[in-house]
Amino acid sequence: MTTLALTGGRVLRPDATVIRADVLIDRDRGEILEIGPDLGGDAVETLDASDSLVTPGFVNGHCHVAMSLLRGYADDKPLDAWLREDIWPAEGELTAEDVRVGAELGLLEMIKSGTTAFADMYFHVPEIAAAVEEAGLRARLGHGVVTVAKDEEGAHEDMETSLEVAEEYDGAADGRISTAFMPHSLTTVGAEYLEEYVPKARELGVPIHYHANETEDEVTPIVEEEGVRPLAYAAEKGMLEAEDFVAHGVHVDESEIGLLAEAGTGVIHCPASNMKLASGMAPVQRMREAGVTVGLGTDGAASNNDLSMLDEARDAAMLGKLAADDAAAVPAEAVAELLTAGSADALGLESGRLEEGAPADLAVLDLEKAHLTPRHDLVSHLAYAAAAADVRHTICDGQVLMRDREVLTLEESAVRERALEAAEDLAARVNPTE
Ligand SMILES: CSC[C@H]1O[C@@H](n2cnc3c(O)ncnc32)[C@H](O)[C@@H]1O
Ligand SMILES: [Zn+2]
Repeated sequence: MTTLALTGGRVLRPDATVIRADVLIDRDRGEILEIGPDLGGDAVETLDASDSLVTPGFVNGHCHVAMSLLRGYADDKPLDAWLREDIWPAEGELTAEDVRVGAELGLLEMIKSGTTAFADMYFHVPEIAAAVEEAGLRARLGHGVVTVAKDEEGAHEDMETSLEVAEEYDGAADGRISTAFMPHSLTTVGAEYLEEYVPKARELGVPIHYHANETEDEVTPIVEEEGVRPLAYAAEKGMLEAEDFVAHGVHVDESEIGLLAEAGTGVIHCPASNMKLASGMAPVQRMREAGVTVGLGTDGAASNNDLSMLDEARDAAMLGKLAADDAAAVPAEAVAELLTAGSADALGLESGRLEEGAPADLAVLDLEKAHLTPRHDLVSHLAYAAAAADVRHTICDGQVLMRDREVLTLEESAVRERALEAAEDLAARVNPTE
């Protein structure tokens, strides 16, 4: 057995307490062996965690990682106009190679900001899976389907692709990749397609992930045409099961919160994207009080505009208080959970907790910073003060992905250069005269 020890750190436990301890990892099995004093002695490899906080690696519960290539491409519009006028035309020009390059850029940013697992909805999934395999993260991947504005044949093809991808890539990258069936949303996929393909996804045994109740514009047509709220409609279509998880859940009423809690369906809160697109404020405190599993996600870098889960954590705390009109809402301990175990549970991953036998997915944050001084409460720092650049080491599945801010699995400058070039070419293809 080859072991890795993180020594001298302060370790965030699942009950939101912090203890001084070492962490011993079985690199071959990718598991935490032990958490306790003086475990560094016989380890094959050691990582210094002194003056550092050792936390579970952050779990980004909803992303479109390749959209990193579209960061700053179109800002300051609401969701519908942003997608239709800017994003979808640009995505129409994206090649498989662009998606690979954009995914590598996003994965680089994730590693540098302590994220070890994420859920992703996009197209050209084989390229994203290859990038994940290379970068060393854990991911639940899926092909996003939109049927509106497609003819019947095109819509069926897209649905079939989502099923095929879910089947083919489940368990890839030595089990680090799992999959889901991913209809884009309840308004962009026709009812007849959901009725035909949701049962097929169930047969495959993969979860279903989709955008839900992100804006009022997504709620009204369903209420008008179907006579029920969107999540009741989703339940009718068989898309509200314990293994499923939805992104956003901004405009949910009490009946829908009840449905989510009863079904065990997870909600991934994306506060930065919701604020930037002015979509609204998700009732995170109310959902948590009702027993809904809530996680945290960045959404894509084009609506965020970064992939830092620590930024997202602070946004969730701040927006949660504003939404509830209560400074006690979404406190630091809740944010620590959203960032780690909350997202992991929603995605059906075992990670998100530092305990013996858990997957060895960790982030180590350097506390020797002015903005992290003094150290009254390290959970408070995690929620309110820490930033991506404080992440010192990132470990996933027992492998060191970043050591002392040097990313070991991707070549940072080459990834950035390829992304700069691909983004420039893309913009020239979309707007040839500019
Ligand atoms: C069909 S693949 C996924 C699809 O989703 C688009 N997208 C990115 N951000 C959002 C968002 O906040 N709400 C809805 N859809 C979003 C992305 O551009 C892809 O086209
Ligand atoms: Zn999204």
